[in-house]
Amino acid sequence: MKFSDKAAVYFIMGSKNSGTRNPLKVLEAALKGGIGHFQLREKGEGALTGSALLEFALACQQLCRSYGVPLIINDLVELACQIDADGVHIGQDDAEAGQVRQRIGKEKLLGVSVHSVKEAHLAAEAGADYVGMGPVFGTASKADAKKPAGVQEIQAVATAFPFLPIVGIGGINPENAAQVWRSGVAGIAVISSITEAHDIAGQIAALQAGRIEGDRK
Ligand SMILES: Cc1ncsc1CCOP(=O)(O)O
Ligand SMILES: C=C1C=NC(C)=NC1=N
Ligand SMILES: [Mg+2]
Repeated sequence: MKFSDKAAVYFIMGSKNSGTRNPLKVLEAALKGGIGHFQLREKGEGALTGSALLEFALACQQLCRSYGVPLIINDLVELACQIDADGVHIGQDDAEAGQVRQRIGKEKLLGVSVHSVKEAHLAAEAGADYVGMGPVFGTASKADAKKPAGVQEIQAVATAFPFLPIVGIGGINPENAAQVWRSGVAGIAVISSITEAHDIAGQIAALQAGRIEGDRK
């Protein structure tokens, strides 16, 4: 499966990110609103584990499948394999990308978080289908986020590896999304922009608005 930038808003959520709303209802609204990928990122305070996490992951998978949207699991490679998710996303401090590619096989999506051209090169060599780069702006959704890096490194990676899809992440909202689109990304990843939106479909449309049609493939 290749990373498709057809519907380029990449939604990320864990069971505790949806405030007072039912996370599955938020996910369904985002799927209806046209997200291109969903990543289940179950981390931090109160994160589900064991059978509760398995059940939640299967419920997310059922929703994603009914909308034909790939389900990507953050960090938890064994859970991804157990439920036959469409892919995994790993950071620099998780299992090594080459090992993960071996474990999941060549058909699954492999995303790797990178912060430099060097790390992007290593990820591409290891068989990553896309790289996540950020935080672009300040974020409250990742406790150990690095300081906001802007789009400079994204532009450097986009120039160095024109065929490696990049997903920008970190504090992205409708007001600043155009700047990220212009930097050469194939997609933008968001948590709070969608989980905190009253009108989720409208928010997704607003996030896509700044996208330059026919931008780099
Ligand atoms: C997972 C992750 N990685 C870098 S920033 C971030 C959190 C993004 O959340 P938000 O879109 O709410 O800033
Ligand atoms: C840290 C991350 C960076 N990028 C993406 C797409 N997902 C993540 N969890
Ligand atoms: Mg990780």
